[in-house]
Amino acid sequence: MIHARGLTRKFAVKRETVDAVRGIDLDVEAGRLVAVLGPNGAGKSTTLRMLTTLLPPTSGTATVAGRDIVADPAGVRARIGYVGQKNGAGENFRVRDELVTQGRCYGLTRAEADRRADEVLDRLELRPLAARRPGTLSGGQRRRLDIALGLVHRPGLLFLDEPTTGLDPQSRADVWEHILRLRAEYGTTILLTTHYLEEADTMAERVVVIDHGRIIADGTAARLKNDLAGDQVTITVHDAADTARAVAVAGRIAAPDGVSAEGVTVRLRVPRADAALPEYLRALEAAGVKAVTAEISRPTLDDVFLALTGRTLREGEGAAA
Ligand SMILES: Nc1ncnc2c1ncn2[C@@H]1O[C@H](COP(=O)(O)OP(=O)(O)OP(=O)(O)O)[C@@H](O)[C@H]1O
Repeated sequence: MIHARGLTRKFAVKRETVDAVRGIDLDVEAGRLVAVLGPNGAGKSTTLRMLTTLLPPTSGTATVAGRDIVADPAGVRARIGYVGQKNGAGENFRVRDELVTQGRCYGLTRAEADRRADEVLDRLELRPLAARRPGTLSGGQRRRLDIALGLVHRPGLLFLDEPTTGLDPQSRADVWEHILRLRAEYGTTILLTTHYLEEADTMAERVVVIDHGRIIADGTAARLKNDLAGDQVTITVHDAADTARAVAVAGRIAAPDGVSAEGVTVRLRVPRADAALPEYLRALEAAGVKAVTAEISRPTLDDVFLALTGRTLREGEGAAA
């Protein structure tokens, strides 16, 4: 469905050049749900805008839904749906009329546009809101309308740029439920961007991590976590003297860069925490150090990002808020 090679995009800002995207290779098979994850400014939206022909690449090539993004942008647009970060619906029409108008923009006859509008109203459970004006909808309802607008012409491939950003948790869950249902019922291929780690982790079957305009990791969330981050063992001890000894003992169990300490807390990054914890506790006891608390945790995608870049994605999330 998507085959991109060496996509780059530069922007001239005053006298500077911003390398927003620095060489993206991406293949997405039909029927997949792929989340593109990365901090603010990583190049996610720019990549999406190139793939949807809204922005020409500086260099590189891509075919999307079987059409070349540079040679046949109209062919690409006819075959895809795109839901950008800003609301797609205007304020002049009622919800159903917005959908019909969108269908007409895609060249559907009036009768076809009517039929498709009704279909997407049902599919996204917007029927009770059909006569409302978009401005009166809640954030989550409005996002569902945006997605409906992207689906009127029944595309096989849907691009969603941060579909859940700014929504409350319940609306986010609701939008996700509809995205997953679309995929299950219609086999729609979906490429979406997000900076919500948990969403990428639990919802997408493939996560593409972008940083500074490059793909730095690509795979299932489970594989990325296993291969790149490892489990964590966390213990607390009584005092600073014990911390120093606990760190020294930890050096025998975890790699030197996998051990960190803060106050009376010592953390170890290990391949298998369930095996490492008892071993560590025994070694501590032999060294005369008593652990006050001990716990193990599985890695998150944030740990993956940290392992790859030395930074956390959550910092970016905070900056965005
Ligand atoms: N039209 C533009 N002109 C100049 N610079 C731009 C333009 N669009 C994007 N950029 C820059 O390109 C870089 C990548 O931006 P992009 O919007 O693709 O990031 P992003 O990963 O989507 O971030 P966010 O999560 O905040 O949407 C940023 O440094 C941004 O400032």
